[in-house]
Amino acid sequence: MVVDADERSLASLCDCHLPEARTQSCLRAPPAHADQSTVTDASDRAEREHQIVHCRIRPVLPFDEESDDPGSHASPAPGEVAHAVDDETVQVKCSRPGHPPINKTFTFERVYRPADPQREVFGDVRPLLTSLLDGYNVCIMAYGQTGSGKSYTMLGPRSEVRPVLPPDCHSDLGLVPRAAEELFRLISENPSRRAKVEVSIVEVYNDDIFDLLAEDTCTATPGVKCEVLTTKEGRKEVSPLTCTSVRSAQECMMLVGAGLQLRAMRATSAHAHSSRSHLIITVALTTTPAWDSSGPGARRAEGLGHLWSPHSRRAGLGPTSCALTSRPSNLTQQSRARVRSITAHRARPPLAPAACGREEAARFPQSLKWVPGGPAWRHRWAHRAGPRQAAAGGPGGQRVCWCVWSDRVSPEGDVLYKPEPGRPRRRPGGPFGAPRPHSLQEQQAHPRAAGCARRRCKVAGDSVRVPLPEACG
Ligand SMILES: Nc1ncnc2c1ncn2[C@@H]1O[C@H](COP(=O)(O)OP(=O)(O)OP(=O)(O)O)[C@@H](O)[C@H]1O
Repeated sequence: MVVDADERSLASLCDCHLPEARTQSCLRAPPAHADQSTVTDASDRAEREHQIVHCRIRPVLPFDEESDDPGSHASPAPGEVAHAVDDETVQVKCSRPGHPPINKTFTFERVYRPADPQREVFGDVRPLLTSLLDGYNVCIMAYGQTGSGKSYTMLGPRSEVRPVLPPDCHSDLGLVPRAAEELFRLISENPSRRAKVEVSIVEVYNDDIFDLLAEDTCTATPGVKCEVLTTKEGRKEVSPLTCTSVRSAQECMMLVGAGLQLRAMRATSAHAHSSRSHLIITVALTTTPAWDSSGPGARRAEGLGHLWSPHSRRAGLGPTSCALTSRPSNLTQQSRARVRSITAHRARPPLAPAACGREEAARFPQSLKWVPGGPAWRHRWAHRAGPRQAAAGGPGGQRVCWCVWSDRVSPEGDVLYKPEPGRPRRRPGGPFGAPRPHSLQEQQAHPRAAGCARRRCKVAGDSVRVPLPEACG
């Protein structure tokens, strides 16, 4: 596969941006005699193998009936548009006026039916936290059209009083609060590991990036617009983010809740509380062996949670893809998390996915790749650079994406990602296993990472309509 111009320029921007740019460029550059397309193909394939795409079908909700989304008129029975055939396959009924109805089938690593509870979804995320603790970088991203359930999946149902549900509504908690809880539970299992957890929260709104944990020193108001500088080479550079240290899941979620209060929200035709921005929550974990509090034994890994709507937030602007990266490094060299690179990319003005079909589908796999310097990329770097660098931060590359999908799909039904033909649908060891096959030696070093297996579940029935969850008190 040939990298398109935009991606190539993004990749080169990222390379040049980092202090270790020269090394990385060398590692990324194919040998002079190599066939360019072969090298790109191989690295592309390697990256894709670390991207695991799940699909969650949102239940039909009362506001769907009231929606005036033109896409919805194309389908007489919205609740039956998307149908989970089995745990890996979705069938979409496409009916366009004047065309005979057809069914299209899409495959994923895992498909969640509308009735699947939050804990079911989290069951597939849990192993990533073990990997995070073992020094791997992980990234979880929710992608989908407005109202398709990204925020619900990541955070839980929205509460008027508090954007993140209180602990008594545990059954509805989203991935972020559950992950925070699990992370601290794992940390508490081995206190000798001395773990430090830092959180940063960024909102990307139109073309602006806001550090939601920073406080304006003049007005003492939270949420500060980050300065984005364009270097001579045309790279975007962002001022370092605020990283707040947290000691418990509650502290972590209080920060997230405070950050969410600042997010831009507006009613759309799809639903009343549409978040009008992309949100990136980064949890940086630094573990230090008890015998070496400042030396090279310190390891750092990052877990990123993205909420990403593919549509533009402002007419005329394309989507912004954004990567927050922080090179795995020991604490003596890097005492706080720093945003090493935020690369923003403007694509052509997009259409809302409900209307764009094939075009969006074609872009979706690419959009995952628009995260140069992201975990998968770093994994390649660490892997090729040898065990020393890998040991410094552990290979990353585990990335899960929820392509959340409501009943409102395009008549073409082409919103979804479909793995390339020939791509293995399951990697040995499960999709959440180590990013590459582990040798026996490595397995002994990272027994839990190697042992992660995908949790499978069977849900009876294919019902697409489910009642709303009970309101939380
Ligand atoms: N699996 C689900 N079960 C029950 N309700 C859901 C589910 N997914 C989403 N919802 C509800 O659907 C509505 C829209 O979901 P949500 O706000 O998560 O969409 P979104 O994709 O984040 O939208 P936007 O991009 O506009 O912010 C919310 O009221 C949410 O509670």
